[in-house]
Amino acid sequence: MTAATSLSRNPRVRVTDVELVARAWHVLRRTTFEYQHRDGHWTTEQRETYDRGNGATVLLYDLRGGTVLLTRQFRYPVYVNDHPDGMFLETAAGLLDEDDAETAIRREAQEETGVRIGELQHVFDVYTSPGSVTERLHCYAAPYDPSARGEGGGIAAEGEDIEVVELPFTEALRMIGTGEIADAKTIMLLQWAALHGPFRDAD
Ligand SMILES: Nc1nc2c(ncn2[C@@H]2O[C@H](COP(=O)(O)OP(=O)(O)O[C@H]3O[C@H](CO)[C@@H](O)[C@H](O)[C@@H]3O)[C@@H](O)[C@H]2O)c(=O)[nH]1
Ligand SMILES: [Mg+2]
Repeated sequence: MTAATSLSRNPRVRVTDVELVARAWHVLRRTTFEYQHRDGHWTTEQRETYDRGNGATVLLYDLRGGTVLLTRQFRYPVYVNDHPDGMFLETAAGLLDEDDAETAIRREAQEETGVRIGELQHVFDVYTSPGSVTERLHCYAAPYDPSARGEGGGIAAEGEDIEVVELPFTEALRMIGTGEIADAKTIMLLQWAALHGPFRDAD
């Protein structure tokens, strides 16, 4: 279960049943709850939630070179939903597993991009798909040194095959407009970097 807090903290919500629908790679539950509408009347609702735990992601940037370091890998869920080839460009990311978010993102950045993160800035936490997926994604930014980067590539034994892609920051922003970058967390972090983050003063 993802929840770390009690489900009775909102007096307008009374959970009456939680049914396990499927426990496979991730967990699908169907929850029945009574919900009090704004006008005061109560109805009974059911919602399915897809629980795959929480995740963390990091925007790796090099201000001197004006670049960001992204990953490209095949993502079947986007391929099956009309992405041209499923080869998806994203900030390094991963599930927390048993770790706290900071530990997890340091581990994932190293595995996926070969970058050993030093200074790490927490940017925001977001719910990625609030109508159906429980995941809360912890978003970070960190500088990287292009000359001190290991190999990355992900864990082959887990079926990962991750290409590390270094892009000029301006090019990455342009690729949001063309649809070449279409991943929500990546778009949010790139736009944050332009508005409030490390590239806010760049031309
Ligand atoms: N066998 C099997 N492997 C799976 C399945 N689903 C995922 N995997 C594997 O599980 C591993 C998960 O790798 P992580 O790096 O921990 O996670 P991620 O897939 O990069 O990212 C997840 O977290 C991100 C941040 O929260 C999310 O953005 C992303 O959608 C995903 O949930 C990958 O090797 C992936 O191929 C599955 O159904 N079956
Ligand atoms: Mg990953």
